[in-house]
Amino acid sequence: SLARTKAIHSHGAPFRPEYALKCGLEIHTQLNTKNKLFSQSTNSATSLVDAPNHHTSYYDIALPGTQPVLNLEAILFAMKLSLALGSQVNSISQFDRKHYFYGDQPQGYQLTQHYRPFARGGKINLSKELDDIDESAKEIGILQLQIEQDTGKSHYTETDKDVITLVDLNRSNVPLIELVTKPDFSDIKQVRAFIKKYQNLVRHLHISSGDLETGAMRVDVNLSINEYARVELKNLPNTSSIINAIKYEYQRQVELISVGDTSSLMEPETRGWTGSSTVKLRSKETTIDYRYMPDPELPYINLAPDVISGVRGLMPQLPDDIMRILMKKPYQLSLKDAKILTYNSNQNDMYNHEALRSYYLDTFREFSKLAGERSNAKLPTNWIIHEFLGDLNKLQIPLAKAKEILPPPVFAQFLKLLHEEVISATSGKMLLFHILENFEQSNCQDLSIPDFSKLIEKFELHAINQVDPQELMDLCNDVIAQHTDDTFIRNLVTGKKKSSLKFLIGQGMRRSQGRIKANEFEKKFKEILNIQW
Ligand SMILES: Nc1ncnc2c1ncn2[C@@H]1O[C@H](COP(=O)(O)OP(=O)(O)OP(=O)(O)O)[C@@H](O)[C@H]1O
Ligand SMILES: [Mg+2]
Ligand SMILES: [Mg+2]
Repeated sequence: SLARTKAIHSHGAPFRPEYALKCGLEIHTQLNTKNKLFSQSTNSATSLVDAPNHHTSYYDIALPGTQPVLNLEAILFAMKLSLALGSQVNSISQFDRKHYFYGDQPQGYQLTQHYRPFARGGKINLSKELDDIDESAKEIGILQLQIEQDTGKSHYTETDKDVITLVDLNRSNVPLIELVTKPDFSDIKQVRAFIKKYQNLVRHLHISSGDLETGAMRVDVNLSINEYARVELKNLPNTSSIINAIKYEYQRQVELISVGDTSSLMEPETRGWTGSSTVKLRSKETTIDYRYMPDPELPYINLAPDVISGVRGLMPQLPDDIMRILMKKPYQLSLKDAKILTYNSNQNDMYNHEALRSYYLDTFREFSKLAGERSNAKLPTNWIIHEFLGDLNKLQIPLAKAKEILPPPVFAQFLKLLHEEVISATSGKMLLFHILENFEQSNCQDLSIPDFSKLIEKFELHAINQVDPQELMDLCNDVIAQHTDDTFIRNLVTGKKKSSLKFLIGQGMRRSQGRIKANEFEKKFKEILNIQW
């Protein structure tokens, strides 16, 4: 088996059409509600560093006699997610007890929605255009969404004599949504794209951090090949584990099938991921009987129709729609740039995608007003998404702060200077960086809006449209003097090497710090060297 492990890794995992892969996902997502699902404790999902058992109430630690009280914010969050996925929200849903015994589960059961889930149906559409999958479009259906409680956490520490289990109940009773997809995935790219998209959706809706690393989002993979029984893969802490576990398990099953050793694939089993291989955790015979039963203490969730339509009215525009708008006229962003404005890398991102997008859109609008309808759409894109964002990153200035000295109308003024070639791009970069650096050095205290014309004057940044002929001549001669190498100049004069001319022009522009444009240098160099081509 060790030999086989090695073979799988050295060969990677080629997918073979005669072994059709079928995958379905179960995704648990912690909701970042203020309080826990059935108690008033603060929700530890929203704070990362905490003393153990700090966010706990009598209910969370399951003291006898305590009773659950449903947190309505969790219902609101679940409803937003259901609507965003196009799922049918059930007007009546109910909580059931799922019984099993474990130290981090002091109630002896978990409250979940087994018989009557919160919502059914819905889908996520993947496309080649937006999600980098192989097919032009792929629909992943959703079976259901259910609300449930998270469990506590067990920590195992080894001493000289024993292994000690410590129980932390901060996570106990944190609200979760379990999303169950149909087994619609037929390759890994689709799985990767779905997880990304779903993760971005929960962040977009502000209902979860969506982070895999902290366990705020946890993915179980169900996988089968050619109608053999499904294997469920658990303990997949991040995207690469998910992908590698699928590759490994696919390859393992393909090898069993290809040698006719399929007895182990007749019954479903659950396997864990060790980091390099999957190992059997339990088979169907040892499946836990959870003895599901409706919780007798909690009433049904009975939603009035106007509640659902009311929440529908609160829904924000969804990421795919935003992406499509950004990629069309007048913005015409590339997929990559549109994603920068639509996808959050995480919730505490200094450059939160939403804030950046509205900054971009506002600036774009202001700039169009200043520069007219035929203004260059590339300017706001390049200068905000690339230059400005790059500067903020370098200087570690949060967007919210930078916005105070460069509000959209002011940034639009700056773009207009570039558009009208009052300053060159090189000068623009210097100017922008200077403004932000000064602001950062004043500890983000200097909230005065920059006076561009003063700064342009001060740093002599005016693009020289009326080039001083003497200065140009001197610069060109200087550059040539540094490259008097015979062949270099001869090649130039005979027109053998056009790239040499480009090189000289580049040198000249550098010396003039971009104030004199390339075509001026080109003319002058040709004139001095008597080049005709
Ligand atoms: N033949 C199959 N191949 C791959 N995946 C499958 C197949 N049949 C079902 N699935 C997937 O298995 C998952 C079943 O999840 P579900 O939550 O309904 O049940 P479960 O895994 O038995 O329960 P639990 O929540 O206790 O893990 C779904 O994601 C579904 O798409
Ligand atoms: Mg499940
Ligand atoms: Mg499962």
